[in-house]
Order: sequence, then structure tokens, then C-alpha cells
Amino acid sequence: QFHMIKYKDLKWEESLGQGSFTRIFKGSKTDVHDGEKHVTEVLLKELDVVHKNCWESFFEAASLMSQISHKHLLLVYGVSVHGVKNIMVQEFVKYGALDLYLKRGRSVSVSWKLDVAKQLASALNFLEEKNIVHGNICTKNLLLAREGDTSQGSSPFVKLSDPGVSVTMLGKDVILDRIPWVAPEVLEAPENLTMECDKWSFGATVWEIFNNGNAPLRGWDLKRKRQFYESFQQLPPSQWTELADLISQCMEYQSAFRPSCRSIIRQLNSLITSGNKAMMHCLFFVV
Ligand SMILES: Nc1cnc(-c2cc(N)nc3[nH]ccc23)cn1
Repeated sequence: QFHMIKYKDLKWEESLGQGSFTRIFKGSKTDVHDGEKHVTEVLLKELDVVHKNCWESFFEAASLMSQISHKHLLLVYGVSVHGVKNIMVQEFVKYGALDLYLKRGRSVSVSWKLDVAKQLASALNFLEEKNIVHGNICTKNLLLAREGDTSQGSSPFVKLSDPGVSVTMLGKDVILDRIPWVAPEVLEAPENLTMECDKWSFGATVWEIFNNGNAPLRGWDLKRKRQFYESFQQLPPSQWTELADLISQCMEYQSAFRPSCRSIIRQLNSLITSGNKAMMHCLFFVV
């Protein structure tokens, strides 16, 4: 279910960091069809050799993303296996991961943030319709394809990246470190990964977006993070009560009570409307 890419058709360029059991590089792939040579800019995601036993899960994650196509899902061109090296070849998304983009202090407007949240919600809704669980929703896996410039009225465009090695393959500490993105029920039993878990992670991701990429519970050690769930704590609520309500509905400890994707999108639409109204009143008042 994968397009196999020849190792010799790949070129590695600069290193761009790492994920769980993976290293990522900018690169290019060369295809020849109808006698023409095409060079495409790609993202090369290499599975660490020490974790090559996770290669099925590594490719399973990517194949999940390449079985379906949606404008807000990252495109996976294929995989390349070369000796002990397992490489996933993905589309290169210009502005990279949203957490780094927001941390770089880009001041973005409320409507920019709501637009990004809505795009993520529509990707989640699509996955829910296909009965596909992502399992690793966070701003690190939300890639910015277009910056958008609210003064020029152009809006941002994001793509959800692959989930990487499944949470079921990761050690307990790696799962603990994913608090508060990982749903509480997954901590008890990782095979409990369901669509409801993605809604919990969505809540934590929206919290990140509205906190300019500052990670929630940043710097907390694993013991404190575990206690956060054991005492059913919530993230610090936004002053915007309707936004805080949406986040706390998604981060509901009882998974069955989390809202449907349709409800999430409906609530985001009303935040967008009330956000615009508030802006109009402001402008009107100033004028
Ligand atoms: N599928 C992907 C994933 N990440 C990127 C990316 C782009 C960029 N400009 N800086 C980066 N820094 C880290 C990752 C990254 C691109 N495409």
C-alpha cells in the first residue's frame, strides 16, 4: 500500500530536528517520467536504527495518511528502505511545525488562531468519518503551508502531519511526557486509542495555539504530570469563556462526554462570528 522510492533517487540536505525515534531532514527526490527529470523538495523522516523494530508502526502511521487524501492532511510520497535505514518521504511544508512558528514570536491575530483551529477540526472530522484515529495531535504535528497575513486578508493554511511511531510502541515515560496532549484513558491502556482521544488532544492543541506555542505544563517532571491526571486537573482556562468552554469540553476526563467533531466545528464557527462582532464593535467605537 506504499510507493517504494529508490534510495538513489533521494538527496539529503540539512537536518531539521527529531521526533519520537525519528530524525527529520530537508531533502529532494528525483523522478523521471516521460523522459523528463523532476526534482521535488521533500521532508525525509528517518527511523532511528536502534528502533528499527518499530518500522511496521512507523510505516503504518504513514500508510494511514497515504490511504486517504485531504487538503489538511500531509501528503506522503512513499517510503525507502536501504539496509537498516527506514525512510518516509513526505511533502515539504514551507513554514514547518506550528509550535516553533508560534514560539518564534510571530504575533498572530485571534482570527488567525481560530482559522487554524478550524482547519485542524475539519481534518479531524474527515478522519472521524473515515474511522481513522490519528493518536498524536499537537502543534508539533501541525505544519504551516501558508503564513497568511491578516492585514492583507490572506489566511493561514495548515496540514496535519503523520502521527509517527504509534503511542502503543512507546515506553511509559514517553507517554507520560505527552501529558496533557495524550488522553488520560490512553495512559491506563495505550490500546484504548480511539477517536475520542484525538478530541482530548485537539483541546490541548487549541490551548497551545492560544498560548502562542507555549507548551502546557512546560518543565513539569513526569511525576507531577501523572498527578495532573490523577487529580483530574484542567489546563488554566482562557479569559475568553466560550473558548475555555470548548477546550474543557474536549478535555473531559470521561471520553464519552467529549463533543462530536461537528459540535466542535459549530462552536468554532460561533467563536469566529462573536470574535468578528467584537472587532466590529471595537472599530465602530473607535470611529
Ligand atoms: N513535512 C514537513 C515537516 N517539517 C517541515 C519543516 C519545514 C521548515 N521550514 N522547518 C522545519 N523545521 C523542522 C521541520 C521543518 C517541512 N515539512
